[in-house]
Amino acid sequence: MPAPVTPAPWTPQPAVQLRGLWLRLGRDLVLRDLDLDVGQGEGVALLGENGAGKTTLLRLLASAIGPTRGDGRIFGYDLRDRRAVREHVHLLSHESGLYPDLTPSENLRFALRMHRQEGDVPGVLGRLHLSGAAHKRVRHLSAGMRKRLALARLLMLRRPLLLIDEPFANLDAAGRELALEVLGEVRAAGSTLIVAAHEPELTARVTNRTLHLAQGKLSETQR
Ligand SMILES: Nc1ncnc2c1ncn2[C@@H]1O[C@H](COP(=O)(O)OP(=O)(O)OP(=O)(O)O)[C@@H](O)[C@H]1O
Repeated sequence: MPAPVTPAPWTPQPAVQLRGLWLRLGRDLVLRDLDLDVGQGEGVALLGENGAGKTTLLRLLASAIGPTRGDGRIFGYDLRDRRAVREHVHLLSHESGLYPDLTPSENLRFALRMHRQEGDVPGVLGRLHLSGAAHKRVRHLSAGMRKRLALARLLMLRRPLLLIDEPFANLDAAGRELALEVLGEVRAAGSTLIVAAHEPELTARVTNRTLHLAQGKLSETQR
């Protein structure tokens, strides 16, 4: 049985609720009047061309940037309440957020300490086929190995809302299968997933809804 999601804010609140949300970056209106409801435990594929605003929307849901106008809630917490939002959300981004001078083991142990959690670091590194690289500095890992380490951290921390930017980029065929396994497992354990990617056929395997972002507007394709 997969371990339960921690912490467990199992309230009736939706995981994500956006109402009339706008975001301006510089001169660009990147997100325009978005309304969105994502229920707890859902899996959402977020598709769109390069520059459509997928990464920006994920960063906004992680409270890394604030909306220009409108209302956004994560498990009922206002997006502007960064501390509360960050307790519930994990963002797997292009930048990965890993410490390049630490080893994979040190990165994972540090993440556990930051979240006041315990976890099986050698076990999760083994799952992601990183045992042989556990003592190298992250800066000396390949891009695909860094992506697998970011997935190991996501698997270990098990936040209730996972915002995942291009999980399949830089991964070989076996790595993609491993990423699908990790995403399927965290979703089965109760996490809500929003996955931005350019591989609709892969994201469909771990999600139940498809959203498209174009010209700053969201639309949903029925499956
Ligand atoms: N800090 C910023 N300041 C100004 N404009 C920005 C900033 N960050 C992103 N943008 C702009 O916002 C738009 C959306 O970018 P974003 O990275 O969210 O797209 P994306 O859908 O994730 O693209 P990709 O598929 O290429 O990763 C782009 O026009 C980009 O130039």
